[in-house]
Amino acid sequence: MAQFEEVSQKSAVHPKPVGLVLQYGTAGFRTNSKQLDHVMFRMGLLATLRSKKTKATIGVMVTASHNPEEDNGVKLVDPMGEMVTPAWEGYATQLANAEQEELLTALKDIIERETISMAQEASVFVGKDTRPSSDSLSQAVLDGVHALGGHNYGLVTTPQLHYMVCCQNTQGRYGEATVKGYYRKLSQAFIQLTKNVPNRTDDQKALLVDGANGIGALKVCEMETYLKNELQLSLFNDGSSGKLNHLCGADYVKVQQRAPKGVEMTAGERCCSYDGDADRIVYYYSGSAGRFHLLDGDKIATLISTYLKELLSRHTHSSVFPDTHTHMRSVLTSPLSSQVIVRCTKTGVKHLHHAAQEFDIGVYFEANGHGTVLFSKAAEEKIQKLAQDSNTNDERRRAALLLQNTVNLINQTVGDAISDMLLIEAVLAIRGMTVQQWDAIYTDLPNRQLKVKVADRRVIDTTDAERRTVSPAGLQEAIDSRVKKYRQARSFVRPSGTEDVVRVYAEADTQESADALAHEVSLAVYRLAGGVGEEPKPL
Ligand SMILES: CC(=O)N[C@H]1[C@@H](OP(=O)(O)O)O[C@H](CO)[C@@H](O)[C@@H]1O
Ligand SMILES: [Mg+2]
Repeated sequence: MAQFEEVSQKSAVHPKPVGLVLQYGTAGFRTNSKQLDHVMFRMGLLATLRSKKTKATIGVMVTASHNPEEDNGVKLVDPMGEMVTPAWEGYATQLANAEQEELLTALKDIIERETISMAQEASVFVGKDTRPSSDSLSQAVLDGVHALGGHNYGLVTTPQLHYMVCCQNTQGRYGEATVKGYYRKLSQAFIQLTKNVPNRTDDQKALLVDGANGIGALKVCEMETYLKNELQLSLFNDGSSGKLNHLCGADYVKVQQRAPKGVEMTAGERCCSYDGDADRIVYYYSGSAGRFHLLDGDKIATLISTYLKELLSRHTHSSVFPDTHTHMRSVLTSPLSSQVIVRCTKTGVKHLHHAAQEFDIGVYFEANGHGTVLFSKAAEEKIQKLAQDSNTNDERRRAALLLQNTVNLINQTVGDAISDMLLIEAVLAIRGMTVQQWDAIYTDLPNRQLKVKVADRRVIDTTDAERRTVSPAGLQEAIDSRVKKYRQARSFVRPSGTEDVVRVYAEADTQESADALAHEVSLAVYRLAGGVGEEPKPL
């Protein structure tokens, strides 16, 4: 077939380095950008097949999120804006690793297994972040998308691409499939939510934003005029001079537990940081005596779920609403468990997202600040009805209207730094809360996150939502015995899904204890799981 000949010819322009093996990980392929040209081309091909299979628009995002600027990556977005299914992750890995002369066979194999009709039209949306390599790599994707209907959105945040894919596949019911449509939908909802808040001062409207020198900075600037001064942003690390994610951004702030470079914050001011593709956000402020206070994904989930819970409780007579459900990776000393059901899943948005879909309202956040809220169709319809019902009393109607605008403000396809930021700002305004009051909802235990290099991280196998290890032998016992030495302590170990490292997390009653425990557990990993390089040193 002519189509396959074209694939053959074009793939020669994007040759695979012989022997290179890459894995479709938690967030797609991610590695040094120099190794990715062939992967991009092939993901263009695969997206086209996925589109033919689902008879819907598929997204391809070129980004390596919070990783260093030299890295890049690619992931596929399914029709409703969600992550691609596990079977297709497997196809992605096969296709990426097929040697040059095996490519056509690998492609035909997928077509056969999925009984794909090649006559079906395809539509693929491609987006990219601001990395220097993203230009040519997204071009390689487009080369692979040789079908008609390939649409290049150019520079967009990851969540904007997810959003537009969903809009396109719901014939506009979720919104208009353009970046402007995204700005309009979110800003209108934000203005509606905040317009009746009494005495909102300029101080309350002010927010410092660290754009991680990435795409989020560009896009939040574009959005500002739509917000009509209802939010007054001071933008730092806007990409005009600094390097992407370097000493700034959500991951740096979360892991280092310190303010990013270049943000001039005064005591008590609210600040937030995005990551490199703007699908994560964390908040922070400087307290008395200059102490740094972090409000991570756990705190964000708490703020949002208590807000939703309160709005829903005004509707207790319309008992269609069950409890709000929160899904978090690491629940610390949060009081949430007594109010809402908390569930833990394996790391990775796809796991959280699917768990959240099981409920009427599911709030999910990773501690790193990636998260969103999902509403079931039934819940959305109910909210809409209540908001329009002239028989409900004022109090309940007001709550329903707030809920309705809250739904519109949230990007339900995936975690979204811009949408989450607007939601948090609206919730703080509506509840009349300062950042300190938000922080005081519960107290985090001191904690530490470390990485350990091992020869093959797959030797570590886990269970119980990655909270316990089952192999290598003796590791869990080693962790348990070390945890016992400290007060209020916990520690988890798991292989990373995005980097060639093992992650170690520890918490305890003091920072010194958390640091010491993290170090001891790192040593156990190093010794029992084949550590390479230097032994982990105390902090
Ligand atoms: C500690 C941490 O932040 N881990 C991140 C990171 O995964 P690792 O498996 O830890 O490399 O990237 C994932 C994808 O973005 C995200 O889901 C996850 O939470
Ligand atoms: Mg990201």
